[in-house]
Amino acid sequence: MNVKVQVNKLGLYYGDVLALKKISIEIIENSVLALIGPSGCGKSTFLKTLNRMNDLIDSVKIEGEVLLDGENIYHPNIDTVMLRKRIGMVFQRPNPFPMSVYDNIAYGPRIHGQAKKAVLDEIVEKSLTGSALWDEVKDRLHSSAMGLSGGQQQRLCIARLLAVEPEVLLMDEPCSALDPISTMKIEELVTKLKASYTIVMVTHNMQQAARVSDYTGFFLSGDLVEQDKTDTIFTRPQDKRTEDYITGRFG
Ligand SMILES: Nc1ncnc2c1ncn2[C@@H]1O[C@H](COP(=O)(O)OP(=O)(O)OP(=O)(O)O)[C@@H](O)[C@H]1O
Repeated sequence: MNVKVQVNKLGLYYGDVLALKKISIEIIENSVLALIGPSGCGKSTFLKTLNRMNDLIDSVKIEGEVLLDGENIYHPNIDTVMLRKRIGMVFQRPNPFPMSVYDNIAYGPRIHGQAKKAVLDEIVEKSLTGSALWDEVKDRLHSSAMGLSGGQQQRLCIARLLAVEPEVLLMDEPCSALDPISTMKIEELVTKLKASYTIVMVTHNMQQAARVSDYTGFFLSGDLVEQDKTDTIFTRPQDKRTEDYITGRFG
């Protein structure tokens, strides 16, 4: 088991407010880590620290380190554009660009300098196949992505990430805006993708965490209270607060 991302005593302030308290966790390569916890406990904030999305907020101050393959992503020499290519993110609501399916996928490779049509064609097909969307859109590649269903749009957003060959996928409640069938497709996809990628997923859905993840971390008020194999968290949690939360007695 290889550690892909190692987080050491990561603290984050929004202004004077401490939102993450010395979080330490190892994220194992080719696994799915689910992050659970009540609203406002810091899950999304933590997820965004993994590819420095919080840097975009002025008031944010970060302490500690995040090592990607042993290298601190907060080192001043790190190129954040390259970092976000290696660690991509999918959001709660699918956010396709208002352009064709094809151009959505080709966008990232073009930005990174790929201009050859034959290569882009190949990337588009491979990425859409990888996100289990190819069969549904192969005849409408040049139609607007805005015409796809919500579930298809979310898989398009995943394909858009795959097109730039990331290593880690961050997913912030990727199914929260989707119906049960689209949710099932995304869950199947996540299970398939972990063979090639390392995945960190925030979810409010306990069953989803139990179904798709290998490891689970429970957050509460900016603390990572407990982290372990998902089976262990759901059957033998060590901390009473974790048990209360997963059994619905929280609060
Ligand atoms: N840009 C921001 N500026 C100031 N405070 C923020 C900002 N973003 C989040 N916070 C605060 O940080 C804390 C953690 O928020 P965060 O969104 O990470 O929680 P969460 O666990 O992902 O919640 P949810 O499950 O509701 O999405 C909250 O108290 C929130 O109000």
